[in-house]
Amino acid sequence: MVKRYPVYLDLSRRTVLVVGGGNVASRKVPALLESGAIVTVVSPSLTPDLLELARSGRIRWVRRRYIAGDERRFSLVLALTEHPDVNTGISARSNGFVNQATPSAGNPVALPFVQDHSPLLVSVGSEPPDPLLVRETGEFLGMKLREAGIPEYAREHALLRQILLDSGWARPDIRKVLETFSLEWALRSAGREDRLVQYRERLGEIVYRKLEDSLFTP
Ligand SMILES: C[C@@]1(CC(=O)O)c2cc3[nH]c(cc4nc(cc5[nH]c(cc(n2)[C@H]1CCC(=O)O)[C@@](C)(CC(=O)O)[C@@H]5CCC(=O)O)C(CC(=O)O)=C4CCC(=O)O)c(CCC(=O)O)c3CC(=O)O
Ligand SMILES: NC(=O)C1=CN([C@@H]2O[C@H](COP(=O)(O)OP(=O)(O)OC[C@H]3O[C@@H](n4cnc5c(N)ncnc54)[C@H](O)[C@@H]3O)[C@@H](O)[C@H]2O)C=CC1
Repeated sequence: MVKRYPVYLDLSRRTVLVVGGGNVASRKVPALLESGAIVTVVSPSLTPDLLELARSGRIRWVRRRYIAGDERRFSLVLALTEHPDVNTGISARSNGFVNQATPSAGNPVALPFVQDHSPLLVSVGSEPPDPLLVRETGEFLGMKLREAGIPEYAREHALLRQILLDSGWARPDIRKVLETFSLEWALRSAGREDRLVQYRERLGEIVYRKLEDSLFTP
């Protein structure tokens, strides 16, 4: 079995074609819009949610069935009709990547389960694809991350990193600080504050001094 290649796409200002305007499209289109995509839906009908998006101009609706060639010039195509032959036909004709909603061994793009714990994105996929398994596993992981306070840790981590980048620090120094920060966090959450002092001395003394200098010197 060929292993899949996981990827995060920046879809801002990219054109995305969605063929079929049913329940699956209703679930996937909002995430595409949040990613900044310019979405066109080709479908004879739309769900009420999609109709609302079309009326308010957030998606373009082409009110007809798919015609061979529609997929040309789009960065990404989602083939979400209830007809497996229509969906696989779109994949076969496209030069790019097509996500198919209907069961198919050769689905070129499988969308993962996603939970937003900004700045962390928890995503889970499986090979072969198994939507219920990835959903269960993703929800379990999300719960464990919240229990362990990882999203808060991640926000502090990201903030510290940004401050150091903005202060013009070199990457190797930033790495040292962040490693020390993560170690501190691990020790604190393991209730080992006693070890913190030692570790700060061993790993962070110089880096901390430099950090204080750059943050507190006018
Ligand atoms: C291959 C893949 C292709 C793709 O769509 O990208 C695919 C395919 C199929 N899904 C089916 C069913 C359902 N899928 C969901 C939900 C999700 N499905 C997602 C991914 C994927 N689904 C890709 C695999 C990823 C992987 O496993 O690695 C998630 C993770 C992401 C997303 O789609 O946004 C999203 C999580 C929801 C969340 O975020 O909560 C629900 C609803 C639910 O779980 O509540 C149902 C039950 C609906 C019902 O029962 O009606 C069927 C059977 C259809 C049939 O039998 O006709 C097929 C076809 C098949 O299995 O071949
Ligand atoms: N990937 C996933 O997460 C899931 C996949 N599925 C699969 O996806 C398929 C679609 O599911 P739903 O969205 O619930 O179905 P649905 O019946 O709600 O929507 C299908 C849409 O496709 C449109 N359509 C049909 N033929 C078309 C054509 N030739 N050109 C353009 N548009 C066309 C219909 O007008 C309708 O808007 C299901 O048949 C099922 O096999 C189902 C549940 C979840």
